[in-house]
Amino acid sequence: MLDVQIHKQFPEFTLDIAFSVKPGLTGILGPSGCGKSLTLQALAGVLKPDNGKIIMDGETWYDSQRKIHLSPQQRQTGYVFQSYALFPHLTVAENIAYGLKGRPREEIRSSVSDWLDLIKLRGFGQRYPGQLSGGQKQRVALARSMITEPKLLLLDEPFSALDQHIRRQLEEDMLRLLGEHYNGIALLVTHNIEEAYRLGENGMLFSEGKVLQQGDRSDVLTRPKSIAAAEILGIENIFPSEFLQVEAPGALSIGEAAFTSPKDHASPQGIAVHAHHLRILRETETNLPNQFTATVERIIPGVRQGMIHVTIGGVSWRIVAEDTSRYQSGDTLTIHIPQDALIPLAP
Ligand SMILES: Nc1ncnc2c1ncn2[C@@H]1O[C@H](COP(=O)(O)OP(=O)(O)OP(=O)(O)O)[C@@H](O)[C@H]1O
Repeated sequence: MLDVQIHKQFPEFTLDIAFSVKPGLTGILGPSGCGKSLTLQALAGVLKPDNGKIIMDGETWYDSQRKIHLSPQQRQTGYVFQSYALFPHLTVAENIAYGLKGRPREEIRSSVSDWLDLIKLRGFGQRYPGQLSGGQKQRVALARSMITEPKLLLLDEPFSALDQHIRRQLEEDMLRLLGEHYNGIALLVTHNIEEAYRLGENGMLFSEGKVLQQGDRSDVLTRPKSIAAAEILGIENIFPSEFLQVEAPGALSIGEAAFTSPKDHASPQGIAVHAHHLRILRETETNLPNQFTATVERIIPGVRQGMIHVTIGGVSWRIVAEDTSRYQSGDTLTIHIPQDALIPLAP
């Protein structure tokens, strides 16, 4: 278990972070400049907070009151960055072995050989980082950080410099390596919600130096609790309070469209609805609750799926559609919005 509560004041930014995470991988999402990298730096011990605590498995890494601040070497975290922070003048094998200094020679040789196999780079041990592709460099960086069996693995956008195909491959390799060879806590900073979902059992949302929401990935990454969280997740339909009229428990209007909503919604300050939860009905399907007439405003085609902008009850909505070529602006559609798709938000 990692318990973090840290505060650091910069001239123009306040970092005020508190969270607890369990072993396994937690994906951290948040807009640019919200304090994700600073948080990882504080955990690694390269940035000293002004006050707070960092407790890893009962061991105090930082405690401002007790004046404890373990050095990066004492914490022995693994750290993988977006840019390949390998030592260019060391071979791949020497890079991987870096954290094992002082161990018996034979143990180092055999451990490095195992890791070269695990990252599918057998035969590459004597090459230099400059002779590797981006994906290969990141696999070496991962091996270098995991070989010491750190309690905490910090992954700061490790895929972002890679193209789509290599990125998916490296993600799969990382899932396999973490699943089979790692029992500690891993924190993965990413801008990609799908990546956070695929890789992490848990999720955390950061905004303006604070943790907005944390917990199980399907709650955090699909059921935001606030408007700010819904925006970070890129939920396509977000309606703040000025669009809403809550008539009674289980009945609310968005614009002029009257919805049946879950009865336990305690007067929401906003509503979010994923665009893929709206369904375009065929003519034969009728009389469902929360069924509305919509007018198509705009069509944005896509490779796998496109987006249709429609007006429902005087308000603009977005709908995911597999085949946008079937629609054109001005069309009238019948749309079903299941009541469970309405996510209540705090401000
Ligand atoms: N050493 C520093 N001194 C002062 N301000 C800093 C320092 N390092 C970062 N900041 C500021 O703190 C804020 C958070 O930075 P941080 O690098 O943690 O963002 P981030 O969430 O990792 O962003 P990105 O996703 O763009 O990498 C930014 O506004 C940044 O300009």
